[in-house]
Amino acid sequence: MDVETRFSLIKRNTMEIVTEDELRKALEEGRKLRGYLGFEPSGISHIGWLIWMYKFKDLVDANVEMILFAATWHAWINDKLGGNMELIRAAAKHVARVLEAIGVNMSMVKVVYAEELVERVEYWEKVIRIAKHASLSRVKRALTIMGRKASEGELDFSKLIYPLMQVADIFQMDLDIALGGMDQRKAHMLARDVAEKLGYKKPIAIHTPLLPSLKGFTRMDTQMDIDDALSEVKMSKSKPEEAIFLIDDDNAIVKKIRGAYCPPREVETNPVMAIAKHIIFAQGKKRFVIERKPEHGGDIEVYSYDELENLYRNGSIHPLDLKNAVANELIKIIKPIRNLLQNEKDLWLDLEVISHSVTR
Ligand SMILES: Nc1ncnc2c1ncn2[C@@H]1O[C@H](COP(=O)(O)OP(=O)(O)OP(=O)(O)O)[C@@H](O)[C@H]1O
Ligand SMILES: N[C@@H](Cc1ccc(O)cc1)C(=O)O
Repeated sequence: MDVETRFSLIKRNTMEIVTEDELRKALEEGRKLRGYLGFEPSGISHIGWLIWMYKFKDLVDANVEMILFAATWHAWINDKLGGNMELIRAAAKHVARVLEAIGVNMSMVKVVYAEELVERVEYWEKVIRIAKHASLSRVKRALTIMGRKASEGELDFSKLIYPLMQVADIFQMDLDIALGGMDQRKAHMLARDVAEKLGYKKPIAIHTPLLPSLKGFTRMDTQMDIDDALSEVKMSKSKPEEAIFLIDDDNAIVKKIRGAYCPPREVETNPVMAIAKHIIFAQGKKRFVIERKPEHGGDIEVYSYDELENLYRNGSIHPLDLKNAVANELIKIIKPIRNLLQNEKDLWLDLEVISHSVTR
């Protein structure tokens, strides 16, 4: 694969790359690049996570050495799964299996648990060094990376150590690329700012879009601080009725999509259109059929998200027909993932316990 092909594969369906020039240069140098995605093992994966998972796959396919980082200590600090470390560790296991199910070549991926990092003294040295270069107000503002507001930093002091740890993770693993949803931006920017001062590699940050919850959002919400607004409206496992999980059965998927916010002709605030854009068409063009009775105009076939968006905006597609088509496609995507997880008895039992133990 030449540099341009690798670059466009990495770039597709991202919100931003900080910076594109740095990425292109790094690819041109021809050395092996190492990237990572960190997640809190704190519940069952939902379809919002598919967005970074597809990007993870693109990076592996573009020959980047990817690490899947299970941020167990971070989830514990963030009060996930009632602070039960055993459950947190168990919740990490299924994520690698989901990546496998969507076609990631896992023999090329390294899975690292936070335990491996925190047992080393140099890790804590990095945390302190980073703290020396970050003001308290900047660390507080960065709490959105853990789905909290700046004011929640007072809950207990460990919460303020979390952003410093996330930056230390990047340096400790000597990464060239940090991947995450847009809500992870503040950690990556802090890492970039302190890297030079501390003599570490300045990571290239790749940010993917955030999928809104099925409830959608009104334009009013966007009056808030942008990072607070994003974390408020994003699909989240702590709001199970507004999320679709990768273990949901076909009926649950149809029921949830049927109940989703889906204003006619409106695209920006519409979670059903967001699913079409960021999940169904994430990997490029494909055949997408909107089935309709002949008396309603008959079936419509589109091959790209842009075609779908044009038709929806001009009122050619009714919200219910869109919902049915999106539900059908989601079922096709989720079924093989669910089957793979269900076939592993112990894993499936753990997932059932975990889904009842989500605390936030
Ligand atoms: N709704 C979403 N859409 C797209 N990406 C998401 C969404 N929610 C989380 N992510 C991304 O998933 C990765 C792992 O996030 P994390 O482990 O913190 O999940 P989370 O933010 O706690 O999710 P949740 O809100 O579901 O508990 C991050 O890079 C984050 O940006
Ligand atoms: N802050 C991330 C999880 C994470 C933790 C540590 C990391 O190094 C990376 C990512 C999230 O909530 O989504």
